[in-house]
Amino acid sequence: MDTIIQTYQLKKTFKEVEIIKPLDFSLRKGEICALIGKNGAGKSTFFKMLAGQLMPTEGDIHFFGKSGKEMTQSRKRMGFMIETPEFFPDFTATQNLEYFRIQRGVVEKKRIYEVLQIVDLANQQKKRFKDYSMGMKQRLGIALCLLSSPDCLVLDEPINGLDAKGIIEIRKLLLKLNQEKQITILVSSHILTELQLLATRFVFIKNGVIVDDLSKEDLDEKSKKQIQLKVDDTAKAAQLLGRAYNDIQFKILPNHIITIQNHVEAGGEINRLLIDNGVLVMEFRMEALNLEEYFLELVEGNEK
Ligand SMILES: Nc1ncnc2c1ncn2[C@@H]1O[C@H](COP(=O)(O)OP(=O)(O)OP(=O)(O)O)[C@@H](O)[C@H]1O
Repeated sequence: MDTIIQTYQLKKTFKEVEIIKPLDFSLRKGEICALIGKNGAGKSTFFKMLAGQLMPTEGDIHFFGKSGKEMTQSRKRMGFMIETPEFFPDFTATQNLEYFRIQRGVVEKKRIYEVLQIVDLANQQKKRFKDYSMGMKQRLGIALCLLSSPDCLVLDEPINGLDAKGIIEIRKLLLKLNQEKQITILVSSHILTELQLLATRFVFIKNGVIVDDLSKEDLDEKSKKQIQLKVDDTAKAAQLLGRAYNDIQFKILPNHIITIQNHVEAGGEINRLLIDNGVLVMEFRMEALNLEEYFLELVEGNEK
């Protein structure tokens, strides 16, 4: 599969604090990849390095397999929306896009109407920017990215602050760009469920480190089940679980309940392990895992 973005040990330090720890990341053609992390995880810093707005402290970025000067050239095939662009409040959508088109000097004038149609703003093009809803403003930002007909879009929190309608509109637009225009997309959010219906891949970032990288299928699988146990001695059960599976993820809840988020397929084995070692298992059941909880555990859970 073609690789659009590849980073090698990409690192960013601010005042001796490593905001992005050496990071290897690849984005493959056709993906809609969600970068998920809470505020301050390093998403914008990572995107700004990709966009050339911040110099990496160390490491390398390749676009379309090109490095160095050729990479800088290849960056032109990408569209970045890192912060909401500084549109003129009193200009209409067309006037704003015309301003940027001339400034960048890249495309024919008719492209403005094309991109407004793609983002479904063609019938609102005479409205002034300040009268647009948040969702319309974001779509105009995406229209600006599309002016140069990029092969890949990198969008930092495009649905942050939008209402449900706005979120659905952006989701529909990004799916259309991916499926009909074959545009590869890297998009960030601090809320997993916002991107759950959109992305084909989910990369979780915490303190500048990628802590998980899941396909949609993996995520659906993970979201399906967790084990819930009611035992007489949670401390002993926790000790036995930790010894038997060194990467086990579990939580101890009130009322003698333990929930286990991974090794779900080994449910029978876990049950036997506890019973054989003298823990009384009063209840054992598989239950659906709340995705939001999984995400919070992953990006906010205790440091290992
Ligand atoms: N120019 C800078 N100088 C010093 N620290 C910075 C600078 N830019 C970002 N940081 C710090 O780097 C960390 C990561 O910030 P970043 O904006 O990349 O996070 P984020 O995941 O995009 O979160 P958010 O959604 O809040 O923007 C934060 O602790 C932030 O304070």
